[in-house]
Amino acid sequence: MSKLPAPAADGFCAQAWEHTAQLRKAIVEHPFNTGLADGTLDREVFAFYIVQDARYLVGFAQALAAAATRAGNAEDAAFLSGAAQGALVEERRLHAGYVTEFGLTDEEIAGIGTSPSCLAYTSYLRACALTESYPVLLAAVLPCFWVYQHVGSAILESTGDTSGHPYRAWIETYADDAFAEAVLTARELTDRAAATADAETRQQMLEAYIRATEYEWMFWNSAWIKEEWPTAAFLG
Ligand SMILES: Cc1ncc(C[n+]2csc(CCO)c2C)c(N)n1
Repeated sequence: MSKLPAPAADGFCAQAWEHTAQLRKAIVEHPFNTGLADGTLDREVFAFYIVQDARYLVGFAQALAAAATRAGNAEDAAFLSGAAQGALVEERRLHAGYVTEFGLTDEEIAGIGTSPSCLAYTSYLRACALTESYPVLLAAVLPCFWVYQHVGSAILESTGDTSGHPYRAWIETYADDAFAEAVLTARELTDRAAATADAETRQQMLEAYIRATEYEWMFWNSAWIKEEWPTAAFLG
């Protein structure tokens, strides 16, 4: 299943998807992702992205685990805590992969600072987990699932056969059928939460979904420019 079925026409997801159409196009067309698709992306840029992504996954998993504690039934809690665990397993896999793929030692990895955009995104998700309602928290974590599936399947469509592709593992992870199933469940949970939410909460959900999608763009862009803290020079 590379392309997902459309969400329920009158639900929150359909509204959020429509609101972010231009931003999503900008994400797919970002030079990081076109380079990932055609294989020309600089290895160092990709390594920067992977290190930051491992940091991101920890914050994302914490937000999902917090959502799991607030789910209204065991099935939703199982999905959210399973996704939290999946993100942490992925973090461990990426971490182990650095050593072999990029030749980075544990000390070197620990010495790489978390980029401003990565910290902003993860801090935002953690803040939503602590201070926002359950429906708003779901809306904030949804772009992580949905936008990645969209980008992964768009890239797979443009590459076709991935054998021999330098970024094959990444493409196959996010264009995978099991991952598409998880996206459908995340969407369904969010639509269900929105259906019983009041108008103000629904508006906050839309804002959270848009903000997190903006952070998705910023995350890719920050890897592309190898974003540094503008204050780095003042700290030796
Ligand atoms: C910045 C950033 N955003 C989204 C993902 C995608 N992602 C990470 S874990 C997970 C599912 C939970 O198990 C998904 C969809 C990523 N890797 N990095």
